[in-house]
Amino acid sequence: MRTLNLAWTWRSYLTAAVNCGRDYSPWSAAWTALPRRAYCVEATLRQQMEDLTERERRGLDRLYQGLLQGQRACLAESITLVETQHPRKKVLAQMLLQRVLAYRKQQEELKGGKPLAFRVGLSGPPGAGKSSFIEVFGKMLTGRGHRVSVLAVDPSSCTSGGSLMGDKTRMTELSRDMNAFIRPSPSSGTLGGVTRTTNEAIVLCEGAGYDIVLVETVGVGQSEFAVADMVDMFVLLIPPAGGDELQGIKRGIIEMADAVVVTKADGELLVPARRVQAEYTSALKLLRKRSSVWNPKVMQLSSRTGDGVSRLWEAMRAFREGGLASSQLQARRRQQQTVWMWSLIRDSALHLFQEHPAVRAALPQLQRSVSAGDLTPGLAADLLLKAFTSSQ
Ligand SMILES: Nc1nc2c(ncn2[C@@H]2O[C@H](COP(=O)(O)OP(=O)(O)OP(=O)(O)O)[C@@H](O)[C@H]2O)c(=O)[nH]1
Repeated sequence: MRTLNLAWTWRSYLTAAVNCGRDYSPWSAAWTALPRRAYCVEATLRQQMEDLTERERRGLDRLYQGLLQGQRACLAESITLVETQHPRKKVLAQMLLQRVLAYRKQQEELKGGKPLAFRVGLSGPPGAGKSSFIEVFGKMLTGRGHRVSVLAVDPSSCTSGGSLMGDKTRMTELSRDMNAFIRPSPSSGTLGGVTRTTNEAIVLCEGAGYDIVLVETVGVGQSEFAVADMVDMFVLLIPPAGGDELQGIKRGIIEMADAVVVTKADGELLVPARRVQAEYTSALKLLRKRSSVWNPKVMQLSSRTGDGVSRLWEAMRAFREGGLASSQLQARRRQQQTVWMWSLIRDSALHLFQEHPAVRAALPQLQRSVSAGDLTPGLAADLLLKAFTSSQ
């Protein structure tokens, strides 16, 4: 039974959100020494709280308590809230997240600073066997007492509204498992937006007590890099068929992989699977090591027969234990938090810039001149930035 912090009030949310463990109450010494910027954080949070209507406050309380009790419906509703484009709901989503984040931090401190959940990214080309693997792997994990959530990042659903990862019902057995939670990719928005909401959905899943979070993506565009930046361990799934050397998998993404898994190693595909495994083993030897405590592994498995699935889990556990013992895993998470913040800033700054009336007015003419070769891109960019900054 998980400990529920039912006595948590909005006041403690505010304090926990800002304090990060120190006493910043207005009468404390730390408060007086607090930089002005931090005071603004407090003021902003206080203002947001005061602005809540009674209905909003009750709604957020219900979601928060339901989430902590591990109710799947509340988790689903909370993720929908962070995915919303509605400006008011966006504020509510951030308040909920801040509260869950503070709760998570408190729980982590009780566990000696150990992260509550293990985040694993799974990427691979369409048809690599990702969903079949997650089905078998997820069932194995829930069978061993874990609670597993599966989030998806599908870049095709962002650009075309179509879906590379398939609209078919995936992972049917796992989706019926009470200890599993499966969330498809948001079906609209930019990759940046989807990345943001997936990062936030991970926090919510952890708050809801899922100790293993799997983030699945298809190996297209930049989505793999985005997912590699939000997980503790990044695993590349490669099908044995194809024959082309390394099957055109981007070199950059192989460098990000903590493990490469050759799927469908059964029946007639066993021999090609061994060949692909050997190819990747040699390729990885040539790459720069990402960690001083871990050598990326190349393994093979079959979701059909189950061979190799628990071997992979043993390797994942070894990766996690090594990362925690050396503090590299915690360091990676800290760095990811900053990367995430900067990517949010980039997205918002670009949006502000593109929507600025002076930029919108000047853009079409300048863009035409640049494509016609009459104006250098550098000068056009300078003019647009000037239009933006001079009318702030
Ligand atoms: N022989 C064999 N076939 C497999 C195995 N795993 C998956 N397949 C087959 O490979 C095909 C693709 O599997 P999926 O699990 O749907 O692959 P995916 O990567 O999730 O594909 P998308 O949903 O398109 O992204 C299906 O026809 C599966 O039956 C396996 O372990 N062995």
